[in-house]
Amino acid sequence: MGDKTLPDYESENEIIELNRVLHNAMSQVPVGVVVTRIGERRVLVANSEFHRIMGISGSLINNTLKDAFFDIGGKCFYPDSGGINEEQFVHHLMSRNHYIAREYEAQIHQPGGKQLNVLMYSSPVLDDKKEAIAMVTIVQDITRIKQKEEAQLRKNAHLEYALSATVDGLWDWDIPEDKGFLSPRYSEIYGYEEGELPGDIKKWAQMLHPDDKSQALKRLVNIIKEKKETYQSEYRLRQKDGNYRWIRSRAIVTEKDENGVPVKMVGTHQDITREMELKQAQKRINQKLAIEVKRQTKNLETTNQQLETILNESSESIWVFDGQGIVITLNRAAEKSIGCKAQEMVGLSYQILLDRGHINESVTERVLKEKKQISMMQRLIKQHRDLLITGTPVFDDYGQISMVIVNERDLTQLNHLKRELESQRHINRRFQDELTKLNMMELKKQKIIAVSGEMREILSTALKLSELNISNILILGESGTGKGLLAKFVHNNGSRKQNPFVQINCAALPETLLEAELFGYEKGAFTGASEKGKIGLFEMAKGGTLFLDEIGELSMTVQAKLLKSLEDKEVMHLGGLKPVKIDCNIIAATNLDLEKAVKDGLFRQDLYYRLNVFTLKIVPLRRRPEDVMALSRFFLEQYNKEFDMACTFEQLELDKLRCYKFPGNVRELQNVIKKAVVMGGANTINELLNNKKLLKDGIHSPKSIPPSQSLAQRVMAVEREMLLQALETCASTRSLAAFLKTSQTSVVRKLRKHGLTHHLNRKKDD
Ligand SMILES: Nc1ncnc2c1ncn2[C@@H]1O[C@H](COP(=O)(O)OP(=O)(O)OP(=O)(O)O)[C@@H](O)[C@H]1O
Repeated sequence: MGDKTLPDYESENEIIELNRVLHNAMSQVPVGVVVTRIGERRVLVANSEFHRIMGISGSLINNTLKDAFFDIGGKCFYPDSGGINEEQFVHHLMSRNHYIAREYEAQIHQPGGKQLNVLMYSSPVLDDKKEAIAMVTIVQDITRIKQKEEAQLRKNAHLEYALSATVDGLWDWDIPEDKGFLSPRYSEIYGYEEGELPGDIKKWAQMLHPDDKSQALKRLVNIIKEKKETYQSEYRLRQKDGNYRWIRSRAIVTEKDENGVPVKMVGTHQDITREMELKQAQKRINQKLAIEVKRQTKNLETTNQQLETILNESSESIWVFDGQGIVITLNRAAEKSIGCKAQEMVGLSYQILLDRGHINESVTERVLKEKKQISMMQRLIKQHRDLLITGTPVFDDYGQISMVIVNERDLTQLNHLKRELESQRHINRRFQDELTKLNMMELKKQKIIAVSGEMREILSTALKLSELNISNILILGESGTGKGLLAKFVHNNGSRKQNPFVQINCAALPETLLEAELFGYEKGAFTGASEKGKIGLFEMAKGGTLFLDEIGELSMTVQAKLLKSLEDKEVMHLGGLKPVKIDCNIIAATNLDLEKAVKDGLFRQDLYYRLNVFTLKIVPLRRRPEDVMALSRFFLEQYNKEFDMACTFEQLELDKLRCYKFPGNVRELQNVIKKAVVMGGANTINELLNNKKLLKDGIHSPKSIPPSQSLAQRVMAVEREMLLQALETCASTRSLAAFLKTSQTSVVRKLRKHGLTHHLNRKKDD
């Protein structure tokens, strides 16, 4: 302040007036004003705002500055000049030499406890000599401004915190300047340090995936061109390590220029890589699913077509109803049967079929009511046809009927089929008869003569047993009736005919030898046994038939062993330890009355029962005279051929033969014919039949023996001749013994001595 600011006022009144004006002026300014005298440091003047700021109601006039500021005005006063204390401050401020104007920010702690922020401006008042005589201090209450500033700071701090906490990257962009702010999270998404990424559009464009670039740039340009408010796009941005991340970028325009062109934008980058990966995986799954669905649909279509074809090609009428009895479909046969097209029927209820008089009773109705399959007769009224009709319910997962399938069989057709079947059966019977005839013809080929009913029946039974592959058969019959022949016949007509037929005459061998033959033996099993051992006949007959002739002659020991073998289906070699499995059918034969033999204790009952399950009993020739003529012709032909002869029967002889009850057995008849043929046909059969002597002579007359031989040789020759002659009529050692009036043991011994044992077996083969 200089001269101009303090004019000279002459009168006291003027000074008073001036003082009042100054006071008024000071009281009206919106800042606190205080003037203090330098030196005494007393307050000269302070306006009301200063009082308000300081929180003082009484007058401050004549108080010292110290009082005013520190004792009266507040307890603490800290100038922002850097921590000087109150004494230093006052000294600093009030020193006469110190008259530089200064500005401070400070805090006022009012006596009531209220706290204010103030901006203080202190300036010295200089006298004419430029010495400071007073100090003017202007104090402005800036508490509210300060509060606002602090609030803004806090807000900024929150924003910063929010920015760092959000998972999305934030950006703002000054479009004309091409400058952007990128949040730390933004940089982090792409693997950059905070501040490492520049916020310009060029860098962003460089980071765009080549496939997404044109699209993303186009959208951004459109915002500006089309003056849009918002923006959203999805694209890939390259990370620092070269990998790409999928981003969903959203932005809003925050500022536009006077032409409405966007100049500022803020937005977010949301990392949607995981979401996109899931989306793509989902897409792949969906694509696969779509392919699978397409395939299944195609399959279903094919299946449907197939089902439709099956349905339509079926000769039976088929109807399908739903759970309410409404027609879903029907096949062609059903269309034909009812005389209506499927499209006329589909959607109709069974009730309408009844009402329209197509049918007299509905199986569907009954199936829906009774919930089970039902078959019944139904009359097609209009067609006058009777049908056998079956309704079948189809249940869903809840046990409710979802469909009823009805199929109809036209009984007219069934009857037709029945008739056809009948005629087919008739044809079959004829074929069977033909077959039997053929079989009989086959029998003839096998040289079994069977003209009599008895013999034919036996053969027929034998044939059945062969076909059934019965494993045990017993053949009974007198000696020479054809038991051996029948056994072969059974074998040759069975499934085992390709396999061996092994036979043994049980009467021809002594017990031990028979055992060895039947069951086989191990080496050294007994004296005279073969070095290597031998397999038994049971094993030799593997897969075929073992014929045990003269079974009634078996000793009790062998019977027991035989029974065990039959039951266990295995044999034990003599001297052996391990049983051997057997697989052959057994045919046993005897001319003995086995039942009597059982009673007499000569034959085991259990073996008898075992053998007697299937029995063929051959009737003696004398009880079937019809066969005599046929057999005679058969043998005549056979021996004519064998001896190159041409013997014939005369008609008279044939008549005789037809009813001739030949007293002997077949073998004897065979021998008679043989002798007649051998004798050159000089005698007719008639003579033979009447001349028993020939028969006897034929058998008994020994051939002439040369007289040069010794007695022993001649005895041997006679013995051999007699055995040979006896062998022609006898097939067992027992019958030989009876014929030659000697013991059975002697016969066996003599047959062996002359090497004729095999004759017994050979006779079987004749
Ligand atoms: N029906 C027949 N047709 C043709 N030949 C037969 C007939 N019956 C028996 N023969 C013949 O009679 C002979 C005796 O038959 P076979 O040896 O089979 O009788 P067998 O009952 O076993 O006698 P044996 O009880 O003495 O052992 C054989 O040459 C056989 O060919």
